[in-house]
Amino acid sequence: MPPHLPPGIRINHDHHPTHPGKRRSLVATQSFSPGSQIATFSNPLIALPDGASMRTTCNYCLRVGSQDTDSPNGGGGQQQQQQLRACTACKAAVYCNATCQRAHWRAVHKLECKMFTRVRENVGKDWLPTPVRAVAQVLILLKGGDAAVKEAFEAEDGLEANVEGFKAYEEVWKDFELQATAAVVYAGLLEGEEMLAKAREVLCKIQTNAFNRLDADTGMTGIFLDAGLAMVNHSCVPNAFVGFDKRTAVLRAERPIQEGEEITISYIDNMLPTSARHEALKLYHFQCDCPRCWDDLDVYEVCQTSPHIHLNSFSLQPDLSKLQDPPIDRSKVTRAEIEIIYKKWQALTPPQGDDEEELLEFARKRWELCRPLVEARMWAVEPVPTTINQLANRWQTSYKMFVYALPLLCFLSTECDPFKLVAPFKPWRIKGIVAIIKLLALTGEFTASGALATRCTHEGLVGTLATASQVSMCEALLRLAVHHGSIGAAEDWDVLKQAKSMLEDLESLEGREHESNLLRAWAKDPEDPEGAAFFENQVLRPINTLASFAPEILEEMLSRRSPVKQKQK
Ligand SMILES: C[S@@+](CC[C@H](N)C(=O)[O-])C[C@H]1O[C@@H](n2cnc3c(N)ncnc32)[C@H](O)[C@@H]1O
Repeated sequence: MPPHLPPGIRINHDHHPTHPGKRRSLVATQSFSPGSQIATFSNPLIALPDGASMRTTCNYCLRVGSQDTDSPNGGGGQQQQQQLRACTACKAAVYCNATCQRAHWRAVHKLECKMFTRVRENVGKDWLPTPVRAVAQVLILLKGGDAAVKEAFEAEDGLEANVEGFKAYEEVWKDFELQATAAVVYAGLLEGEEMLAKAREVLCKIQTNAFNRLDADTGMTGIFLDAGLAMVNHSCVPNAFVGFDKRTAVLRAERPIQEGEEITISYIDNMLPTSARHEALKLYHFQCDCPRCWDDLDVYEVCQTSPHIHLNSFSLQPDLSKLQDPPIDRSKVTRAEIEIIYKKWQALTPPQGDDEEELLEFARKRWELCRPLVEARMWAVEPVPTTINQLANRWQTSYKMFVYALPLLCFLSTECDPFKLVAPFKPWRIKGIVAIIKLLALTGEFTASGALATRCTHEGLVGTLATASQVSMCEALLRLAVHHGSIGAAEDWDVLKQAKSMLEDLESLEGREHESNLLRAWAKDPEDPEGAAFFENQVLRPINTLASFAPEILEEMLSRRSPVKQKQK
C-alpha cells in the first residue's frame, strides 16, 4: 500500500523512459504559486535529534531546550530555553513536557527504553550515534509489528534501498556494517546473519530517503523520514524546498508549479560547482541531468533564467536588471578554474581551537584562493559567499570586530544571496536580513552615544552610520522580513515571530509617525512614489554604501597588507 499523502500531490509510478532508476516521483495535482505550501508531513516514521543533542532536544517534538538540572551534566546558563526532563527509566531520552513524553512512549520509546539502559551498562554512554539509533528503532518497531514501518521497510514497493550501489563504495559499506551491527546488538536482536543483513538494508533505506533535519535557528541536525515525502526526486534547479518546524516537515513551492508537473527538491547544497554537487550526490546513485548539470550553469546563469526575478522588486536588490544581466566578468576565470578553486578551498583544514590569529590566517588562505572569482566580481559563486559568511558570523559576536560585520552582511544580502537564492522568501535570505537588523540595533546604540568611532577606524563606515536613520532602516528591513517570512516560512518560525514583534515595537515609537507611514506605503506598494523615494534614499542607499565597503575591508583584513585604512567616503 503506498504511503498516505495529503491532498495536492500524488505518487507517479510510471516508468521514466530516460531514467529507469528514478522509479517513482511526486507529482502536483494542482498548481502552486512560489512560496505556497504544497503539503505538510507531521507523522514521520523516524524523527530524531542527532546523537550528541539527544540530551538537549526534546526527543519527541524536537524542540531545543536545556537539560534537567537534576541530570548529571546540569543545565545552567540557558534560562530562556524550555527545561527538559529525562525519562526516569532510561535517563537518556529527554522531553519538554509529559504530553511529549507520553506521545514518544506510545510511538517508540516503550520499545527502545531498555536499549538505553543496555547502552549505559555496556559502554557507559547515555546516547547513541544517530544512524545507529535510527536503525535500532526501525528494527524494534518491525519486531513489534508496526504496520507503517513494515510497509516502508519490508514491502516490495517500499522505500528505495540502493544496497548494491552502497556496496560499491568500500569505505561506506564498511561503515554501514559497523553501524548496522551496533544497532542489532544494542537493540538486543543479535539473532544471526539474517538480522544483520536486514539492519544493513534498513540503514541503506534511511540513507537514501531520510532528510538531514537541519534546524535553521539552532543549527541542530537530526534525521527525519516520512515515506510520502521520500518520494520526491532531486534536481539541482528544484521547483520546491523542504523546511522543518519541530516534528513537521513542510514542502513549499520555490517556483511556479503547474498541475501534473513533477515536484523536485535539492538533496544537496545545489549552489556548489558541478563536480562538488556530483560528489555529494554519489550516495544517491544516479546521474543528475537537470539543466544546471546538463549545461554546467553557474549561479548567475540559473538566476538569469529564474521565473521569479520580479519578486525582488520588494527586496534589498530591487534593481532587477542586475539580476537579469549581472555585472560580472567571466573572462577572468574559467569553469575549470572554479572547480579547482573549490576543491582546494575545501581541502584546507580549519584550525582546531578559537585562536583569533590562527582563524584569521585560515580565512586569509581561503580568501587568497577566491581571488580569481573576486577579480571577476563573481561574488555569488562558491566558495566566495561562504568565506565571507563565516567571517561575518565570527565578527558579529566579537567585541572588537562586530561593527565590521555589518558591511559584510549588507554585501551578502545585496550581492550574493539574491543571485544564489532568487526567491526572496527563502528562509536563508530572511535570516540574512534579520542579522543586519540586529547589528544595526547594536551599532545604533554606539552611534547614539558617539562611541562608534572608538570601536571602528573605518571612517566611511562610521560616517555612514552617523548620518543614516538606523531606526528607519530597521523598520524597512523588518517589513521585508515579515512580508517574505509570511510567504515562505511557518507562522510560528521564531525568526518571523521575533521580526513581527520588533516591527510592532518600532511602529509604536512616538515622533516617527511620518517615516512609519512612508514605509507602510512602500510596503503596500513598492512603486508608491513617496514611499519608494523614502526607501531608496533612507534605506537602500545607506545599505548599498555599507555593502560597498565590504570588498575593501575584506581585502585589507585578509590580504596580508595593512590593517583597515582610515577612509572618508
Ligand atoms: C528519496 S528517493 C526518491 C524516490 C524514488 N524515486 C523512489 O521511487 O523511491 C531517492 C532515490 O530516487 C532516485 N532519484 C532521485 N532523484 C533522481 C533523479 N533526478 N534522477 C534519477 N534518479 C533519481 C535515486 O535512486 C535516489 O537514490
